[in-house]
Amino acid sequence: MTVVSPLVSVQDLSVSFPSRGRHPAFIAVNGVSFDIAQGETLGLVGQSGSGKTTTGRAVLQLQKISSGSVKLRGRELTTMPAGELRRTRRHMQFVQQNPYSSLHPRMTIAQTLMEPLIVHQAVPKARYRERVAELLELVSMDPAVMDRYPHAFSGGQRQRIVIARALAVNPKFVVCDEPVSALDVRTQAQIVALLHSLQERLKLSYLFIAHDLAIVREVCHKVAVMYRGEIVEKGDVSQVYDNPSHPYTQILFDSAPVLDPALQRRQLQMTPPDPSVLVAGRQDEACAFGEIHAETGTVPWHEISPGHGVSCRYRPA
Ligand SMILES: Nc1ncnc2c1ncn2[C@@H]1O[C@H](COP(=O)(O)OP(=O)(O)OP(=O)(O)O)[C@@H](O)[C@H]1O
Repeated sequence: MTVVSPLVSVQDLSVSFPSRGRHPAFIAVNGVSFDIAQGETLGLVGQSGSGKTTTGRAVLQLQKISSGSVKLRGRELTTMPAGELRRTRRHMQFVQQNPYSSLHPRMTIAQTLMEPLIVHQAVPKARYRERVAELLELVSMDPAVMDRYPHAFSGGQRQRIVIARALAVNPKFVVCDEPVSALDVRTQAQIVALLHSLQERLKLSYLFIAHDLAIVREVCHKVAVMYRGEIVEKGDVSQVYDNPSHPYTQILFDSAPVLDPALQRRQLQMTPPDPSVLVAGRQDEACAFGEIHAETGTVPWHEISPGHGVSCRYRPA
């Protein structure tokens, strides 16, 4: 039998911040372990300060670790020489929470998207603008906007540009740190749907850090629950959500806003502000990632994939 090794493997990862003044050293991440297979999304949930972002940064080697192992395709990153690590960075990228602060206001979109191409010498110089156009198309934006500055774009469009920048050098692994929490609900659904379709097309693996438990259920295959720097529970999303075994997970889920069950059972009837809006919603046990039909205002059944989550991100008719 062939054993397929995970794309990302994290073992016993710990991060402490050194003591400062009268503050003692602080262990922010303590003995965290998880694997992420190719094409898989692991959700990382937990209350504020539980160590999610520090874990994500440590996995990407953007944060110094105290101990533990992080492997990408079986290669140890924590002891990798600096030059090799720099080259390996193209395979793992970061999408951060705030699309308003993660784009340089004085750089055009083309300059922003060219930056990783230059750093990693990913394509010949003559192909830079062509590649920028491809990237904008990849995130469903018009390449004609490439010479504009970030202020010309909405939060959702900026997050598309941030995602395009992360994908510029064809990574296989992306850490998404609260990628939709700064956006309004309708835009959140569009970005979630975009991340989902990019994953399918490019076979990406995500570490998806989020507060919103409904979104995690929608987009993740597996979930790990963090509490005070430790993973207290992990497993398939349905298993952890339906039968949380750790008391902290139960409290976390109990304190999440509960959707009206009657609303959950409704047909996916939409009143979209525009017919091309992408939605993610639930009908019985199914979750939709699709375009709303312009005339009927519903998501066609063939675009509804079973087995996902619980979120209702649409406006009922
Ligand atoms: N550079 C730092 N120096 C000292 N302590 C830090 C540093 N960065 C983070 N921490 C602390 O480590 C803990 C974990 O922070 P982290 O940002 O990883 O949590 P989080 O779960 O991502 O929280 P949030 O959901 O609010 O982003 C917090 O107590 C935080 O104050």
